[in-house]
Amino acid sequence: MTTKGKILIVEDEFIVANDLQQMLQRAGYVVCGIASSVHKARILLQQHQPDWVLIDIILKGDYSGIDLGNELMQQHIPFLYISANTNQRTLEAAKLTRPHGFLVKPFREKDLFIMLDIARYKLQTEAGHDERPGPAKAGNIRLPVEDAGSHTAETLEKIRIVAPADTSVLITGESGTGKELVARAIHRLSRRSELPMVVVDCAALPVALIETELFGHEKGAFTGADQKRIGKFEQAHYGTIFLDEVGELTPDAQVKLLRVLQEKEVVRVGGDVPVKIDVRVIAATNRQLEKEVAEGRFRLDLYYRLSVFPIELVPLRKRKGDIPLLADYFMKKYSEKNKSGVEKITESAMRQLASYDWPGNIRELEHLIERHVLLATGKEIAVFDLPSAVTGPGGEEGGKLKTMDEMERDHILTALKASNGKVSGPGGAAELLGLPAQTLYSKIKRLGIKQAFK
Ligand SMILES: Nc1ncnc2c1ncn2[C@@H]1O[C@H](COP(=O)(O)OP(=O)(O)OP(=O)(O)O)[C@@H](O)[C@H]1O
Repeated sequence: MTTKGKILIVEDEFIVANDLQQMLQRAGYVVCGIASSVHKARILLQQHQPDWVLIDIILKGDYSGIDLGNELMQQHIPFLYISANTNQRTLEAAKLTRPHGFLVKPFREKDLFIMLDIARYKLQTEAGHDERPGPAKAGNIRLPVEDAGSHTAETLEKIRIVAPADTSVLITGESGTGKELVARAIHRLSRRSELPMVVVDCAALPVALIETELFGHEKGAFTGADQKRIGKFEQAHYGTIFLDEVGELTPDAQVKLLRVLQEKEVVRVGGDVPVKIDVRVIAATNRQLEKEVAEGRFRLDLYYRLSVFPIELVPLRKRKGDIPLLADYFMKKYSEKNKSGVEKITESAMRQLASYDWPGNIRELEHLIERHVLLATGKEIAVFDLPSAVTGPGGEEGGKLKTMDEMERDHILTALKASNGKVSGPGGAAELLGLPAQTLYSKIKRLGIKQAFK
């Protein structure tokens, strides 16, 4: 077996440290020492110069694992934390030391190696030791922008790294930033691509149905359960499950999900026999999960399980450099599809796109371009019909500033116009604006738009 690197273990529980040592040695790592305190770790670091340090956060003595993490960060020595459930303050402090990974106890041998593999990949790419030539290309993924340095290129790179690793991925980003698209790309490039990716929209499930939907139920489990039902996890066996809007799960469902991830088995509602499953989990959310954790709505241990490899998708307004390429891609796509003969977006129309804020992100851009390709009479799109209130500086009209309510009202009306009055569902105004339909309905009511629009 080839040597993968020298590792120093910092762990004060002898049995845990010993287990770790054996696991690592079996996988071809050299364990150059076990330190039971930060003080001992410092000595062993001097003596052995390890490639990696695995640190338990809670250690006996004056210094914690995070203190050591701080020192290692300054010395540019890569390290990973291993810890049991910790509180939010510790998590925040740990994050500031920029670890290359974080593993929650108890974990499986496999989780440890996946995390180390990913950490090695990350280190290589950070150091620019990546051997592949040219811009990022991720198999046959249809993401249009592949310019080195663009946000999309970085995302493709992450997809390429994580796809074969079989590890959990957490994709975060506002609505319409492409989370599902990224999940599909990961699945397609993984060894599970022959099997389906089962999609669960956690936000769309009524609370009462979440558990049966995810884990299934036995016949007679509750009134009305006259058939056995196979849950989404079982359906995804050997494939991938995509948990969209995972931040919406109830505390009960979170506990059960955590159990599934730890034990790799599900128990159907009303049943007592666990069913083994082999599923890769990709989760997505447009909430800030760390904030949800801090405020007690999302379990920290589940957060760590899910976010072994996080992919953050930046809102379009913060990466305007990607707009021309995306716009061009959508223009060509819809022009070909509709045989409309549109070949170009003029420079001034592009400038218009760049000055807009894109609350609905890429989805909104895609819909806008599709609409204009259909409406175009010539070979060019020369002007875009964008919500005017937000394109001008502060929505000024005839020297008088509009109130926020007026701007919001205009913006919603433009979206309703674009969606032909449809509020919810695919292509609806809520989707265009990147808002939950319920929120939009209440805004419409509050701003008295309904009558005006009808
Ligand atoms: N890089 C990209 N290239 C081409 N199309 C993209 C890209 N990113 C997103 N899209 C398109 O934008 C639309 C929205 O993407 P997607 O549904 O993946 O977003 P999402 O973040 O999952 O949204 P939500 O949170 O509302 O579910 C889709 O039609 C998708 O094909």
